[in-house]
Amino acid sequence: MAKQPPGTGRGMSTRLKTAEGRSTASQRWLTRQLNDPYVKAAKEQGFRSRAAFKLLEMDQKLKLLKPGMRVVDLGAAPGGWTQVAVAAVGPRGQVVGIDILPMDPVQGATVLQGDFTEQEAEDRTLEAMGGRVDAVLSDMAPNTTGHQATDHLRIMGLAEIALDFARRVLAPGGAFIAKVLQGGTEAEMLAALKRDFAVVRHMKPPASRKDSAELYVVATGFRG
Ligand SMILES: C[S@@+](CC[C@H](N)C(=O)[O-])C[C@H]1O[C@@H](n2cnc3c(N)ncnc32)[C@H](O)[C@@H]1O
Repeated sequence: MAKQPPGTGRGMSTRLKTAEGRSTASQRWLTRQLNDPYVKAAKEQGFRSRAAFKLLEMDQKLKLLKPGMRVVDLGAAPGGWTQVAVAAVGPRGQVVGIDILPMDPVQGATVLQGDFTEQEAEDRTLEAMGGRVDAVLSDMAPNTTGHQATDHLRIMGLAEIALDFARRVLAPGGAFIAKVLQGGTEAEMLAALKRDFAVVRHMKPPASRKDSAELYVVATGFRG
């Protein structure tokens, strides 16, 4: 079983600076990577991304993924969530991951490349699944523009597309997890979720950076 990385804030930390003592954006990024226990743990445990721990932590808390389940992973690259899903559903289960970016194969999963805002990508995902699914996961996030309102709209747009898809393909009792932004889910989306699912929660797993506005909506018990 995957191990949780130890807490932050202990031990030695590295800080990269220019000769003048300031740090550039890329140095700050690299500093954060070097000091991030989740980056280290992902490398040690063979996960392709630190993001894998976000799904692991949510799943450990809610026990969402079970052996034999059929799972779709939207915005799957580089593949951390796909790896976690494959391990959880086991050989009797099925996992299809799709991303707009190319992604290396993950053993035990079907990996597709496509823009999920386009119907064709959705059709190919459905074809690969071959029927109804038990969980739709979406960690989709567009490249940030730096303009807060635009970024908010774009990420929520992807979450809505994921929810539309989930409502069409989930089997009764199915689960939906999607990345949203703090401030929670828009009223209209929340109303749709509450109508179609027995339980709707928001979660900020410990692996999600505190300074990020990212949050996950977790809806279970699809009414079908
Ligand atoms: C935070 S990353 C996902 C990380 C992944 N869950 C993991 O564990 O490795 C977000 C992903 O969403 C993908 N994405 C963004 N827009 C998309 C779209 N329209 N269709 C498919 N994937 C998209 C990005 O290419 C990116 O790989």
